[in-house]
Parts: sequence; structure tokens; C-alpha cells
Amino acid sequence: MTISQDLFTRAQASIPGGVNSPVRAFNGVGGTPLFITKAQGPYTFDADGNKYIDYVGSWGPMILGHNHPQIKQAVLAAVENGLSYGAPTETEILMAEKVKELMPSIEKVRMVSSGTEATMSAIRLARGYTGRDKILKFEGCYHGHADSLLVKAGSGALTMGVPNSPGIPADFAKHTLTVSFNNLDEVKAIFEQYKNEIACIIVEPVAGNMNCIPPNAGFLEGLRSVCDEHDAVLIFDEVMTGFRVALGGAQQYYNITPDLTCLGKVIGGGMPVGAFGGKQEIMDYIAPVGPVYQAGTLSGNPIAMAAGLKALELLSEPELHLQLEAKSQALCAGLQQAADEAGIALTTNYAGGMFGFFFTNADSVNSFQQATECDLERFKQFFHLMLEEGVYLAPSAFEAGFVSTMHTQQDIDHTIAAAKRAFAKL
Ligand SMILES: Cc1ncc(COP(=O)(O)O)c(C=O)c1O
Ligand SMILES: N[C@H](C=O)CCC(=O)O
Repeated sequence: MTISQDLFTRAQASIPGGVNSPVRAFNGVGGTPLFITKAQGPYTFDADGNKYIDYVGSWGPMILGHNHPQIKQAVLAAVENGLSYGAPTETEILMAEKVKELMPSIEKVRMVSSGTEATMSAIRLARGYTGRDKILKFEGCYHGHADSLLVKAGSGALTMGVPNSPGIPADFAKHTLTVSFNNLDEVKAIFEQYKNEIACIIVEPVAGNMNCIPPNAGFLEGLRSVCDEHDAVLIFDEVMTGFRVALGGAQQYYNITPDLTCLGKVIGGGMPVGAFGGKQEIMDYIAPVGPVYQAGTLSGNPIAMAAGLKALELLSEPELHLQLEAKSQALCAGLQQAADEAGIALTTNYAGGMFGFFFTNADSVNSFQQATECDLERFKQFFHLMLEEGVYLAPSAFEAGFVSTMHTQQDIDHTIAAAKRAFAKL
């Protein structure tokens, strides 16, 4: 028995499923989750002493690689002054100013402690601002686990087969409308059907929770127009894409201005953080200025702000995001070529520092339906073969992969060589 297997058995006795977030349990691929003891640069190390090239990156925030020395230093310096005050600090202002500078659509921003809190609060704000109850999301998009948003959700919910979770009253879920990602006709039709009833559209501008699916040309522009036409709020959930797809997020990459933006893990540099922000007129509906209540004891936590602020400073280096995208491109091109040579049907997608690959005969994958029709058995086999090769991919076919600035050409070459050997065994 490996140490990870032993720890997993122990964990299951006192933690539901042995994990504190379902997708970590390897339900999507079978087998035992790795218990991690440390992570450095592009690598993670498990309890059995194995080293892996890591493309999970703590599910996205580790754009600069694990345990970046300057972020670590910022955290250590902040710790000297206490762990939490529950009162305002100057670092929160610096963080807000930095976020506004990098994402000009954000005129005011409120810090929270997770991506879930950010999307939940943004939805409440959109409802309060418009006075409407219904919201529109896309099948397979995941926006955290708030009740309104766990409807036809992606990520772990899709992997576990519970995209509509029990525990959410039907009377509540009926206010969440869903249509297909990348299908503008369905969006227009549902706005006609529910005239003056829809408060907002919330969208992952690059879907990263049903594998990686970039928006079709014109899709995000279309969402902007529909929201303008119907006085609805356009919310970009950039928890995954923010500061990763481009420094200014997907909104910069695709040049679309949302009304509200949700941010997450990246602005904590690995600490538990989220934020939502946008047009001042809408944000001023939030308490204490406005009537929509939203709060958090640990919001703006000084350690998390110090880590996040340093991360955003480091991410602001010129050319960094072009280099990140070049790594995604090189990885996808290498995987594609290796699969073609082995006669394995594979398609890849990438946007900035996020990527995905699909075992399918389709030339391209741009819908939830296509993503769910891919060969999941093949994915599982490939995942485990890559793990044996020392490459740690997301343990689900419905998650994006992430590169970091610390992944070297050698790491990418190693990954492609490992994939060649794995494809030969499929
Ligand atoms: C796009 C998106 N939105 C929201 C969330 C929720 O964030 P958190 O897990 O920090 O609550 C996630 C990830 O979990 C995500 O990928
Ligand atoms: N896809 C999720 C976040 O982006 C995975 C993280 C989790 O739910 O634990």
C-alpha cells in the first residue's frame, strides 16, 4: 500500500469522501488521490516521494508556479503584523487600485474569500439592481456552489453526475435559466420568452469547467448586445480566466466590457480570496452605500491581500502572458502531433495560459454536448498513464489544464514524450 492510499483510507474515516472538495477524490478517473506534501515551481511532490510536472496549479491560481519566493516573502512579512483584524487596511486599497488598473471595466471592487462568494454576491447584486429574479447561465459552466448557480453545473458537479444538486429547492432553482454555451440563438430566444424578467447573464468567458472551451467568434459580443437590449447585467466570471488568459483577463483578450466581473483564487496568489466588481452605478447598490447586503469577517484578510497584491505585481511584467500562451500552444501542438502519429483521435483547445484536450473524432470542440460525448474511458486510461510518467493532469475530463511561467521547455518536451508513450499503450 502506498502512503497516499493509507492516508486516503484514514481521511475517509473522518472527512466525507476523504476530501474537502469533491473533484479531488479522483471520482472522475478512479484510483487514489495523491496526497501532496509540497509544491515548488511547476512541480508537486506526493507523500510517497514522487515528483510530478503539475498542470493543475491548485486549479488555476499558480500562474507564477508554486511557492514563488517573492509571494512567500510578502506573506511572511505580513504575518509579522498579525493574521486578521476585521477592520480596514491600506493593503486593501492598494489591491482595489491594482485590480481597477488591470481591469478598467471595474470601477469599484469588493473583496470576499472565495470564487463562490464572489459569484453568489454578484448575482444577488444584479438581482437587487434590476429588481428581477431570473438569471441566465450556461450548461456546463461552473460558478461555485451557491444554490442559484448549481444548476446544470460543470466541474466536480458534472464529474460526479450531480449537475443539479439535491438540497436546492425547486422553487429556488426555477429562477436559474440555462442555455447552451456558444449558442447565441438560444440566448436571444430565452430573453424573448422571459421579457423584463432576467436580471443577468453570468458566463465563464472561456469555459474551463467542462474541459476548456473558448467562445466562438461573436458569442461574447452577442451576450453584450442582448444584455444592452434587455437592460440585463452582463457578469463575466473570471475566477479562472482573470489575469491568466491575459493580464486584463478574458475581457481584455476578447475586448468585451462586462458590467460586473467575478474574480477568485488568482488574486490571493494561492490564499483563499475572491472579489467582485464593476460599474460604480451597480456596485454602489452594495451595503453600506446601498441596500443589497453582503459581508465577510475575513474579507480583505491582510495575509491574503499581501500575497495577492504581490502576485498581481509580478503578473504585470510585460510579455508574460504572451509567453504563457506560447506554452499552452506548444503543449497542445505537441499533444496533437503525438496523438496523430499514434492514430489516436484527439482535439485540443487553448486560450492564454489555459488548455484542454478531448478524445474525439471531431475537428473542434466548442459545445457542452461535444465535451460530454468525448471518450471518457480513454481519458481515464491516459490520465493514469501520465501519472505513472510523472505528469499530474486534472483528474477529470471536465476541467481545464493550466500552465505556469515556471514550466520550462524541458517540462513541456517531457510531457509530450510521456504522452507519446501513453498514446502507444491506449
Ligand atoms: C469559473 C469559476 N467560478 C467560480 C469558482 C468557484 O470558486 P471557489 O472554488 O473558490 O469557490 C470556480 C472554481 O472553483 C471557477 O472555476
Ligand atoms: N473546477 C474547480 C475550480 O475551478 C475545481 C476546484 C474544486 O472544485 O475543488
